[in-house]
Amino acid sequence: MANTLLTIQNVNKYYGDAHVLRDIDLDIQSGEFVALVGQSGGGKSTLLRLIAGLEETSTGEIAQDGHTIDGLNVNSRVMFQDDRLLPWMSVQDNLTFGHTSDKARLAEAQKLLHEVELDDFANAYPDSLSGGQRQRVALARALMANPQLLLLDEPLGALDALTRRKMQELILKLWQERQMTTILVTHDVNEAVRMATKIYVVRDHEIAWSGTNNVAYPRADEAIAPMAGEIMDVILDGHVDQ
Ligand SMILES: Nc1ncnc2c1ncn2[C@@H]1O[C@H](COP(=O)(O)OP(=O)(O)OP(=O)(O)O)[C@@H](O)[C@H]1O
Repeated sequence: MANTLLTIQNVNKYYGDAHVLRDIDLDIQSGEFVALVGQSGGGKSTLLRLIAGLEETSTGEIAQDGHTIDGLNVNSRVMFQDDRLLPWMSVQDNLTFGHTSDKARLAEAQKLLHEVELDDFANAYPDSLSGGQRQRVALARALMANPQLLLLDEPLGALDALTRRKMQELILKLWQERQMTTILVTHDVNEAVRMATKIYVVRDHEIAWSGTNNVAYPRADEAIAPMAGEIMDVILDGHVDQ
């Protein structure tokens, strides 16, 4: 039976007078692949930042594995749209943070670079890589130390369509192999339905809809179309057309 990893209870977030998250209540199970979708400004990234402990809730509580998140959530890693690689460090050093004499860390970095198909780029510098390669390095870096929770904040938004599809497949492969709980924020409804086992629509600062997707991977376009259509109705109209 699945265990609950993350409990989000009655969470509200204000920026001044702006109420950007209202009474969010949700449980995320261990090993789930969750997608948060919805119109821009709805509060998806804010929710992700609260889970990462990069910001504090105004009211309510978020707990991971029974522990309230208070300060940086050290059992999670975040990957953003911009890769945030350190330009003065090689790819390998970006993963090990320069601790190349730490044999275990170096071995983990090399293993991850192999998994993201960048074995030959360990000594390259970020500026010499393509956008897709840089995001693969960022993904490998996020997986160093095997985080319990992987938080993806629109990480594929700046990639071309083909590279984006390949990255989706790579993330799914690593998620399946490592069984890490993953939360993806995305504008792309098809991406959400293609990848996630559980999808939440954030609309007007609330959870407006949730659905479970148990279709086997890889998911063909025809297999994702019905749920994607339903979600688009919720995002645009706030209700499902009958
Ligand atoms: N640090 C901040 N200070 C003030 N307002 C903020 C701050 N961060 C976010 N907001 C506001 O909170 C609201 C929610 O923003 P958030 O980035 O969470 O939305 P989102 O659904 O992720 O949007 P997008 O898909 O465009 O990233 C927006 O109105 C935004 O302007």
